[in-house]
Amino acid sequence: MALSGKVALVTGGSQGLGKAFAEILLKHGAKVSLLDINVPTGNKLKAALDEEYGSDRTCFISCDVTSETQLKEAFHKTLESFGRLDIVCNNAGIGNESNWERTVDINLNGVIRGSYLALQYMKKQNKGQGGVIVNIASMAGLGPFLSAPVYTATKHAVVGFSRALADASQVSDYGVRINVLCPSFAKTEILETFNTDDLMGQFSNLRQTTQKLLEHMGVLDPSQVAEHFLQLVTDDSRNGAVLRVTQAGASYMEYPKSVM
Ligand SMILES: NC(=O)C1=CN([C@@H]2O[C@H](COP(=O)(O)OP(=O)(O)OC[C@H]3O[C@@H](n4cnc5c(N)ncnc54)[C@H](O)[C@@H]3O)[C@@H](O)[C@H]2O)C=CC1
Ligand SMILES: CC/C=C\CC(=O)/C=C/C=C\C=C\C=C\[C@@H](O)[C@@H](O)C/C=C\CCC(=O)O
Repeated sequence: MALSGKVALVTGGSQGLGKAFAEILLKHGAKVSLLDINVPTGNKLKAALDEEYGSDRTCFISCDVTSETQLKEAFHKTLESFGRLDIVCNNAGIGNESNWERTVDINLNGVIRGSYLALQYMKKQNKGQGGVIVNIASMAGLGPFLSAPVYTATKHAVVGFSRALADASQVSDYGVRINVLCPSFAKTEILETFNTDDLMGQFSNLRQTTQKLLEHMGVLDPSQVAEHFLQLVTDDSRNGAVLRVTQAGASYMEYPKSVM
């Protein structure tokens, strides 16, 4: 997929990885709708991006992915502003093992809501022009992250949901590809989770173990992760792909072939 003139929607787009994804899409000629609950940071980012790319290339929409109504409205506003939709990145996520219901509602239910709305707007059968969905999981979607069992569960679920949806989309001839990105640690605010007892819940005793894992794996710059995100967006041959990104490099996960 060539990005010039294409329109993307990124949830959790105010900062961190979402910001890096928006920047790489803009650099390659796309327009981007940024959705987030962090309104001051989102507005600041929109102003900075306007300086660099022009005010017609981005919009910021206050949107909580736990609200079906707000998310629907944000998709509608994006279409109204830019006239089309080609790329959806379900990126918003938190690490909160204490309020684990909220973690499930954002990290998993938010991705499901965003993916179903994306299909509704992009599938060929609904006057859409096809497109691509990239769901952001984590290395914790591929193996256990022991200090964060609920976070791990949501990310495994994002991988499973996205792979099943990719097959369903292909068999239904929707013209929409669905891929998953699984980064290791990246330098963003979510890493503060490990310094916050309230968020670590009953596993704050495992802080040292997490710190050792982090030191062992290293910390990626968001721009490195964004390069691999771009691959999942632009490579038209990839559907149902799960791309693991670490300091040592990136590789596609191999699974047994689905029996449909
Ligand atoms: N930074 C890391 O080490 C890794 C992060 N990830 C995933 O990447 C995604 C992005 O996280 P980061 O940029 O790292 O963290 P971050 O904390 O910098 O950014 C997350 C963004 O999501 C927004 N957000 C939170 N709840 C929301 C809601 N209900 N509705 C809309 N927006 C909401 C936040 O306001 C924030 O702007 C998450 O899904 C995270 O699980 C995956 C692997 C590694
Ligand atoms: C609470 C949220 C904080 C940070 C965000 C985040 O998602 C960070 C994740 C970083 C690393 C997670 C690593 C987990 C690793 C283990 O489960 C490994 O056993 C993974 C195992 C296999 C993966 C496949 C492979 O590498 O071959």
